[in-house]
Amino acid sequence: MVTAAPIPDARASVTRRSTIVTDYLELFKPRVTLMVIITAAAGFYLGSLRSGISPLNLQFVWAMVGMAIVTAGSSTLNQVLERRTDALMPRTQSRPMAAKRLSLAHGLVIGLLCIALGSVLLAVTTNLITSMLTLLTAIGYVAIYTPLKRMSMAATFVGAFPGALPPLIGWTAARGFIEWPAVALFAILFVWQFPHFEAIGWLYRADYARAGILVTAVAKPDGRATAAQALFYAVLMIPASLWPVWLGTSGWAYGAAAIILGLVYLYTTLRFTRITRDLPPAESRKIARDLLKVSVIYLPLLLAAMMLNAHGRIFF
Ligand code: HEM
Ligand SMILES: CC(C)=CCC/C(C)=C/CC/C(C)=C/COP(=O)(O)OP(=O)(O)O
Repeated sequence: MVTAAPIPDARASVTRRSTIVTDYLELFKPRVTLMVIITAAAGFYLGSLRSGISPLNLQFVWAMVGMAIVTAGSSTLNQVLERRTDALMPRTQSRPMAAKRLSLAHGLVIGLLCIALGSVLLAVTTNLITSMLTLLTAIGYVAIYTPLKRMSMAATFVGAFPGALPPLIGWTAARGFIEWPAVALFAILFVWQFPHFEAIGWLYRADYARAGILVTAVAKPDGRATAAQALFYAVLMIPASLWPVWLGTSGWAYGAAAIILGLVYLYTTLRFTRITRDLPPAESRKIARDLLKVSVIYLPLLLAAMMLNAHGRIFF
């Protein structure tokens, strides 16, 4: 007679097994990279339509592939630099660099190779400004934001610059230069990040404290500053998301969608401000987790609405 292995153990052994493929995937932070590419694609799409060109062309594919490779390389170097602090936090301790499954040289070579390869690809297939801006974004994220995380609470604000550049770069990939609609897309992404990150900072404040990473939720444990920052930017999100209507980049149907989505983001952030009350830890975590979830659903929906109603047209 064959006895089945207990299910929880079997699951644990499956989740713990790492291969070079799963390690590379983890290095490349696929969910963040995908979101970066979604925002860049929105910029490219809107820029192409501005030129009266169909966005569905080979140029689009090359630009997205180049940016994805540089983003993956940047995430790799971020994990190379943070291998010691990542090892101190439950959320990140099983990452390949932190867990020492990959050597320092291995991570460095993969990261630098991806950044170089992606930047050259963009210079050859897209244009020089797109290649340079992508490289600058990678430098801002890896060489400025990442080391700053252990030095100053300003790191989040600084990190919001590289975080917001991808849709502007998508626009330059299509148009060849920076214009106001690209700046509006940058502003939207810039503002969006604060409720997103304040929720994460609160959720993982114990991790960040252990690793010596300076986030608002660690410096001000009563949650008031965390809640205030998230709320300030969630309110700002509504006018920022309406800027493309004013510029004529998208129409009023998008404007209505942006207001509704903005109110949902604001409502979820308002609920998040309850962290300042003496809530049971599980409830406090839940409202922070809800804000994180809403942030990652809000952004693609907003951009999809903007694209569907681009320059006042309605696409079905
Ligand atoms: C200052 C800026 C930002 C910081 C500090 C930050 C930090 C983080 C952290 C620590 C996580 C992991 C949360 C977890 O494991 O539960 C995360 C998740 C995520 N971030 Fe950000 N982020 C920032 C900006 C961005 C930007 C610009 C994008 C893309 C456009 C982005 C997209 C995502 C996505 C898609 C997830 C995955 C959420 C999930 O797993 O459900 N983030 N972010
Ligand atoms: C086009 C291009 C080169 C884009 C690169 C910029 C990029 C990946 C921005 C992501 C936004 C960001 C600052 C995340 C910070 O997470 P974190 O690194 O603090 O998260 P962690 O704690 O999970 O490591």
